[in-house]
Amino acid sequence: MYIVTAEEMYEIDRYAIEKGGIEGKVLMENAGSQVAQQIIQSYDNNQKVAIVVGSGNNGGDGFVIARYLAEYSYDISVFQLVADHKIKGDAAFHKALWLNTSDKLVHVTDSHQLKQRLVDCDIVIDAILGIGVSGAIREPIRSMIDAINHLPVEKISVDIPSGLPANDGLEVDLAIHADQTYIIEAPKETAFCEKTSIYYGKWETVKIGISQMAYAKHASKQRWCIKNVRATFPKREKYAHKGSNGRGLVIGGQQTMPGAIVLAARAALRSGAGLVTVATIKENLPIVSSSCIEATYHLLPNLTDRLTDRDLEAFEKIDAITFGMGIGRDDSQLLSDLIEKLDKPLLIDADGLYHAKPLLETLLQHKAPIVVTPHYGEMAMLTNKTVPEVKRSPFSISRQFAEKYQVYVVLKGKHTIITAPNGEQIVSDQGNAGLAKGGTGDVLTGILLTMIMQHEELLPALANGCYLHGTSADYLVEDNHTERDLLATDVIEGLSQVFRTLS
Ligand SMILES: NC(=O)C1=CN([C@@H]2O[C@H](COP(=O)(O)OP(=O)(O)OC[C@H]3O[C@@H](n4cnc5c(N)ncnc54)[C@H](O)[C@@H]3O)[C@@H](O)[C@H]2O)[C@H](O)CC1
Ligand SMILES: [K+]
Repeated sequence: MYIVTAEEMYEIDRYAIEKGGIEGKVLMENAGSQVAQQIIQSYDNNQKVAIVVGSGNNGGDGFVIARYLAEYSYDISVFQLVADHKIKGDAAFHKALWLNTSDKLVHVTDSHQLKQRLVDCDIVIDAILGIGVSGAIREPIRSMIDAINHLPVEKISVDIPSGLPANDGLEVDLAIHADQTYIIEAPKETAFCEKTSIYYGKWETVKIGISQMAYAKHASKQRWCIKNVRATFPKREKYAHKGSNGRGLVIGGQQTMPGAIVLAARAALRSGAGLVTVATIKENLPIVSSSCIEATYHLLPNLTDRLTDRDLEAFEKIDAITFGMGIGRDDSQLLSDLIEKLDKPLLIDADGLYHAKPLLETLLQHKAPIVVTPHYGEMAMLTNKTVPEVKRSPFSISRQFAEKYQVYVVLKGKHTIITAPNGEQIVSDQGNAGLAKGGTGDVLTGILLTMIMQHEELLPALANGCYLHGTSADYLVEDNHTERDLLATDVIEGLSQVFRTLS
């Protein structure tokens, strides 16, 4: 499923009209009829329904919905919130069709009137503003949206809750707090941002006849689901040997944080890595090696000095490296050596990201791919922004960072956003609040390490890793765990259940 900005949706729309030959009126007919079908399936027709329409094509969809719901005997009234002359084009066409069969159109000019009109309704269908909204909401629409939000009715938004922008990056002024949103064709960016997703309520998409070709041409983001995973997941070779399944290196683990590397190493092995080597200090060896007996170990005298020739030689056969779990924030030369002296895919996580901050310009010199896996706080640190700023613009900030430093970014959150150096993005929205615990990030890193080694392309590799991690947590919470008791180690054990669903 593609995710779009408003500009991309308009391009896709234009493509469908110009290249696909479907008239705008037909797209609007399809949009309204599909939304109406969803409503018919979910809401009884003994309810009193108010459809509130604005001036644009979102309002046009509202007129089509009215026509279909009336056919199914819903008690419908349409409230037009703008002057007649503002309704033009396809919306005017569908308004005329509504008026051909019904006289239920009421003009409302202020919020007081609207409140009185809507007070005995059960459902309000919000077709006031769509993706064409720009700037702060103007009066009287502003007070009308506020009035609707205060009514104890079911609120169903068409395409997007009115007032909400489609794109990330804007402070939300005022928008309908929908219970349900029927999104036309493709979810917009704000459905996946922490500060704005709440406005959508539950949501689903309706298709209106636009071809996938239009999306392939104009959309740059996808929501990752099992279909994508099955299409891109590497098959395990029948005659595979441990060397052909990837040799991963996990570097990290201060004396006070040995658990992080255990989790990463075990997750990498459970995800199917052939060999995992853990490079850490000798004080950690007894605990780490007894917790992960399948890994091999490489002792570092400390986590601060440069890599020796002996280290570099030992790492020569490695296929990919992850650095940073439990590494601490003391000055260290390790990361700059990994960037300069080892030509291997490198994943930087946790405290490793603090070490990466002063080295960002040097990342461009690394010949193999670099992946950074920050959560929102770490992303704010890397980009000199505040956490609220990152939450407001997770797509744009990730893209700018990935393009500037030519790295892959996995911005971890409820909706994890994965960005390639060319700006292409994937959203992985599997997982649950049980993952909001120490250690789950280390598990993700281990899974990603293996995925990096086993896929040809990195973007699907990272997306598949996030899918495995989130879905493992989802299955565990469905079966024998809850969000409260789920632990990072459970997520590792849950991976086998996810793998079974992939073939
Ligand atoms: N392929 C599709 O996705 C289709 C979508 N459809 C629907 O069309 C809307 C987008 O229509 P558009 O006319 O471009 O925009 P709006 O409906 O959002 O209306 C814009 C209109 O609203 C007024 N306005 C803008 N900003 C403000 C503001 N800040 N305060 C007050 N008023 C504002 C202004 O008059 C603008 O002209 C999309 O969401 C779908 O619902 C089609 O049905 C078919 C294909
Ligand atoms: K709307």
